Amino acid sequence: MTDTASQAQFTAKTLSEALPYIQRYAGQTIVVKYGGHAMVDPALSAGFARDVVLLKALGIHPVVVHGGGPQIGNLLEKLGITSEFKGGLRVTDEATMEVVEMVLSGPINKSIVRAINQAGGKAVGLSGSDGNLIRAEKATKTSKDPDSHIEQVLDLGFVGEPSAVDTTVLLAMLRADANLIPVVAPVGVGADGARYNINADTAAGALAAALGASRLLLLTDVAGVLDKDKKLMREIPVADIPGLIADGTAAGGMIPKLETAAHSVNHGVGAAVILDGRAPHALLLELFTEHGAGTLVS
Ligand SMILES: Nc1ncnc2c1ncn2[C@@H]1O[C@H](COP(=O)(O)OP(=O)(O)O)[C@@H](O)[C@H]1O
Ligand SMILES: CC(=O)N[C@@H](CCC(=O)OP(=O)(O)O)C(=O)O
Repeated sequence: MTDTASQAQFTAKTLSEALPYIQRYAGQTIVVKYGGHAMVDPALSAGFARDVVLLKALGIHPVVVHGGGPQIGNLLEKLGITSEFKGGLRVTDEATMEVVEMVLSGPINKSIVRAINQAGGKAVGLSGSDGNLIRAEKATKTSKDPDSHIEQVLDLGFVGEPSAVDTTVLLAMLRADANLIPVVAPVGVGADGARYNINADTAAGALAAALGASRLLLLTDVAGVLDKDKKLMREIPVADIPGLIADGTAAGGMIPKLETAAHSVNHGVGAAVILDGRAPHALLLELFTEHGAGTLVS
């Protein structure tokens, strides 16, 4: 066989092997969180957009929720606004909130929408404020003082936690006759109309639970959750998550990922996976092959 013929044979075999997975997910909703770190390489971003369009073409309903933490950080720095994180969440005052909404609902959201449309899909960008998609309330987080071990309440400003999700707008977009791909920026709206900065993983988990998604895929810039010896943890039972956070195995940005994975699985999502968005076609590998990459939370 020539190289070309064997390559074609391999492609056909791969497609054929994907059939049971395609059948399993057809008609299901998959929420994909696209992290700010995972979107820095233009070739990877184009590949991601193509993969999302492929899912849609196979009769699966992808809903993209994006982050943009590094991009928000860059603009804040240019503007001379200092920013700090507590427990993986950005402390958000009014000036920071202005930049967060500008970056997330502006260039980031639109560049993902354009990339998906460029790949032949029909993406529509919206934020958690549109159609009251994500109602939020001020986040109430606590942390333990490392010296005194006393639990302290953190004031994170306009950081929000989802309090209710109204899926009307998403369900309208996912109807077969609309065939749209929603791309959601994680800015929620409070009961008083105030806007809230929601961690994108948390927003994705809330949408996955409200939509009864079969998978929540969190694409990030590490292979998955690493243990104390920096080895990839292939599977984590939900019950182990509080311990991993408490003993410091999971820190920073990994905390909201694991918390949202636990929340979504406890609220009916089939499984959550934290996986490496830097790997080409991470989505396809996870969904359509036996060798799911990353860390499975179930
Ligand atoms: N146990 C862990 N395993 C893997 N990454 C971890 C762990 N604990 C903390 N992290 C950090 O979490 C980061 C991923 O979160 P984050 O920076 O918020 O990514 P994203 O922008 O994709 O949401 C990793 O790059 C790593 O620095
Ligand atoms: C409250 C909070 O921390 N909000 C995040 C929202 C963006 C985000 O989550 O982006 P990544 O997924 O790329 O980290 C922030 O301000 O950075």
